[in-house]
Amino acid sequence: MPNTGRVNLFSPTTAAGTDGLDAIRTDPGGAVLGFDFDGTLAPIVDDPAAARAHPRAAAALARLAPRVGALAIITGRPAAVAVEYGGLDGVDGLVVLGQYGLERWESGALTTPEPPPGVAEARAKLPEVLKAAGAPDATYVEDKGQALAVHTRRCAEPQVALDRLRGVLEALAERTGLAVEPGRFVLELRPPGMDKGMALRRFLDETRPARPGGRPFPSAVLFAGDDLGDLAAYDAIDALRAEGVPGVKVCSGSAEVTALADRADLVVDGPDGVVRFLDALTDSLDAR
Ligand SMILES: O=P(O)(O)OC[C@H]1O[C@H](O[C@H]2O[C@H](CO)[C@@H](O)[C@H](O)[C@H]2O)[C@H](O)[C@@H](O)[C@@H]1O
Repeated sequence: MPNTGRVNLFSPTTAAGTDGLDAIRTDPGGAVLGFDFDGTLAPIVDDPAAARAHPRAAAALARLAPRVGALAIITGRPAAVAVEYGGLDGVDGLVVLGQYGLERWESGALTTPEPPPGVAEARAKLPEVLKAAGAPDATYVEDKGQALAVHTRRCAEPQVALDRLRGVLEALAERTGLAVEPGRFVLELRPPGMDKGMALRRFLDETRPARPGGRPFPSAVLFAGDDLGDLAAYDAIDALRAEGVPGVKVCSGSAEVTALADRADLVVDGPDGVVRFLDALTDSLDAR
């Protein structure tokens, strides 16, 4: 059933979500929590380069981090950009998986693969493709090294502009061996073969803390997101649940995207709601 309206921070609308939150609070040391960046920790703004995390996000993450098994940001941004825009370098133990999981940042060290040749080819062809398609002047290309994001938010009619460009960008992606990732008034050309669900699963595999008394790991998994690229992480949570791992899907709600709210266990009110959720979760762990 679709989730509508606001819910209390600890009142998931699904039984599975209630079980997932209970499992986090019962055994937080085994819990793994993942958060998207734009739209979840950072309010959406017109200029992608002007995005910054909610003023209390880094502090809320820093409070929560030592109380749980592992904490990750899983974002379409380059990892170093999310760290900078989020002020995340002071969050001890935080891992940032950037470019949908292709990059990993941890304790100031960044691992990033060579971009596939298709990215350079797409970069060279994109200006003429956009011009031929009649892209409005306000169309903005964000070059992320591993990917190219074509934004229409600043166009007079962002959805009309996006719809106009979809076909030519799909054709360019096919010619260059890239995938099209749709998002909030953006279409990204990026390397295929990785998504936020795969990134989350790999992060779980790579994070195997020694646990006293053979306690299970992960004890529970939570992911919070706002956009279509986050649905792959929701899929991963659903699959983990089917394997017996409690999970929670949190949606940072907006009027712009409804697809996540329809599948979430808990919908909060944008990045402000996410930060309040983080604080409430930490408070509840301290109150145990
Ligand atoms: O995975 P995320 O952390 O959610 O990143 C997804 C994309 O987010 C950014 O674009 C979005 O946020 C911008 C700033 O608020 C906004 O102007 C734009 O309309 C949104 O689509 C970012 O620019 C992309 O590189 C990310 O992949």
